[in-house]
Amino acid sequence: MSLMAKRWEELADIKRVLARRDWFPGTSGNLAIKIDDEPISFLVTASGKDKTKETNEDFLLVDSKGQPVGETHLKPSAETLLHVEIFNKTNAGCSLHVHTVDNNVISELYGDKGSITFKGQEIIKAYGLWDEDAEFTIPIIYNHAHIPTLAADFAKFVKADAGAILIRNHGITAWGRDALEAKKYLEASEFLFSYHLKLLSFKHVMV
Ligand SMILES: CSCCC(=O)C(=O)COP(=O)(O)O
Ligand SMILES: [Zn+2]
Repeated sequence: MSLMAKRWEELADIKRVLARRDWFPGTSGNLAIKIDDEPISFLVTASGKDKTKETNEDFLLVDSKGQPVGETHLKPSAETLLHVEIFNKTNAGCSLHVHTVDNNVISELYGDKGSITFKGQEIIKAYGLWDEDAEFTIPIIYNHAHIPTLAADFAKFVKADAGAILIRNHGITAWGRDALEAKKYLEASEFLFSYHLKLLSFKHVMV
């Protein structure tokens, strides 16, 4: 099996799992996986499609600027430039973007602060943080409609080979050195968002 076919399958597997969780409402979300380093190329989801459906036109190959490689009628994700920043600035191999109600609510609650920090939770180990007092901070950026502006803002917080960034009232992008790590970062973040919101709602009822 070619590297491209292997990576296609990896991304398709993730897409299938996330779709079963309803993490692609209303055609939202986009996924990317690196194919080559020099020059950079990666597979990205085609724009505007129902990501719960599986077809052989789900992904297309793009270059380091997010432009399609070769002739295609497919359009790369409207948010390809965010994945471009990740692959150009780090050694990440996979980048995942989803819209969930939980990540949108958290981004609105903490948007003015510019970030949310989690600590004292076992699942923080999913971020590779094993100390008892470890903290994980997720930046929250403004949802610029102009994607190059959004990507430039986003890029300021892309500093490591794995990470996560919330876009206010939009969604989360999580990335990692490979598909497993990106998925782990995404799932840990969504777990923490859900836990945090549930805790807040119980506290509200109890006081
Ligand atoms: C209906 S969602 C609006 C666009 C978006 O935020 C998204 O994640 C999906 O865009 P794409 O071009 O990747 O389909
Ligand atoms: Zn989006």
